[in-house]
Amino acid sequence: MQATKLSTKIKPIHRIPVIIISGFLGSGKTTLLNGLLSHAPKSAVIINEFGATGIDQHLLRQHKVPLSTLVGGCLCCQVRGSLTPLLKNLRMAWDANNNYFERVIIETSGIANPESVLDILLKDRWLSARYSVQSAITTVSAIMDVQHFERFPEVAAQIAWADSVVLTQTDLADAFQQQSIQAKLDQLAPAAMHLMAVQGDIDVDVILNTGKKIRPLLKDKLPLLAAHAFNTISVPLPVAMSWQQLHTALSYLTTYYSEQLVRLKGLVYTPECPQPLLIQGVAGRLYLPTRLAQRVSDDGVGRLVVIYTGDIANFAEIILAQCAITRS
Ligand SMILES: Nc1nc2c(ncn2[C@@H]2O[C@H](COP(=O)(O)OP(=O)(O)OP(=O)(O)O)[C@@H](O)[C@H]2O)c(=O)[nH]1
Repeated sequence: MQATKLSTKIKPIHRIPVIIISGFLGSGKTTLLNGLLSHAPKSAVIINEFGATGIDQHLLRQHKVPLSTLVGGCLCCQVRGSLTPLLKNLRMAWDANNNYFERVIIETSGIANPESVLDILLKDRWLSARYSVQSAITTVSAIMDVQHFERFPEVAAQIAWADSVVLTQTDLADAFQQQSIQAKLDQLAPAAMHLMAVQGDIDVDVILNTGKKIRPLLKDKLPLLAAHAFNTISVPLPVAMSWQQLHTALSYLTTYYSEQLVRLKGLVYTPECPQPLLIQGVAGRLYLPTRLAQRVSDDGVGRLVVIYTGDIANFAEIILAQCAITRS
C-alpha cells in the first residue's frame, strides 16, 4: 500500500515590523511619534523614559493604541531586561487577538543607546522569528548645543545606529545652527537617510516603507556601556500654581542651572483650568505648555520630572522652595 505523503510545508510566521525611535533628551521623539501615529494608528507603542514618572504617554492620550511604558531607566541598562518579556507578551496578544496592530514602535529614552534594542530583537531567536527591525530612526534637534556631541557620548551612538536621521526643531534654529548640526550628521551618519520634521510633521510613507540595513552586530555579549552621567528626580507639586507663577519659578531654575538641567517635563494642574498642563523644557529653554484633555485618572497632583548632570544636593527641595517663593 502506498503511504500518503504528509505535507511538510510549514506556513511562515508573519514577522511584525518594528520601528525604533531614538534621539537625545528633548530632541522631538515623542512629537515625531505623535505625528506618525496620526497616519499609522494601527501601531503598538512602547515608550521608555529615564525619569521615574512617565510623562510622554500623556502626550499620546488621543491615540487609541496599545501602549506600554518602561520608566525609571534606560533600555540599554536599567530596564533592558524588561523588553524581551514585554515583546513576547505583545506578540502572544497579537496572535490571540486577530493581529490587532500592524507594527511596533519603540521610543527609547533620550539617553539610551539603540544598539541594545537591536541586539535583543536580532539575537533572541524567539523574537527574531516574530519581529523584524524595519528601521532605526534618530531625531536630532537643530538647536542642540554642538558641545553635546563631545559632552554626551550617547548622542553620537544614537546617530551612528540610525537608518534615518530626522533633523527636528529647524523652525527654532538659525542658518548657522542648522549648518553646524548638518555637518556633524554628515560626518557621523553619512549612509543614513537624512530627513526633516517640524513639529513631528514628516512624510510618513518614507518612514513606514524604509527598508532595513544589514547591521553588523557583535557576536558575543555587548560590552558593558559606560554608566550614564545623568541623574533624575521626580518632584510632586501638591499645591496648584498658575502657569505664570510656574513659568517664573521654572525659568529661574532653567537659567540658573542651565549647564546641569538637561531636561524638564511635567504634568501640572493650574487653578485656571481643570485640564492638566504638560510642560516641557530642554537645556535652558522652556517650551509653550500644552493643555491636555481631562481624564478620570487625573489625580490633581502635579509632577515635575527633572534630568540633570552633576551633583546638586537637595535639588527637589530647591525646586519646591523656588515654587514656594514665587507663590508667596
Ligand atoms: N518649535 C518646535 N518645537 C518642537 C519640535 N519638535 C518638538 N518640539 C518641542 O520640543 C519639546 C520636546 O519634544 P519631545 O517630543 O517631548 O522630545 P523627546 O525627544 O520625546 O523628549 P524626551 O523623551 O524627554 O527625551 C516639546 O515641547 C515639543 O513640543 C519642532 O519641530 N519645532
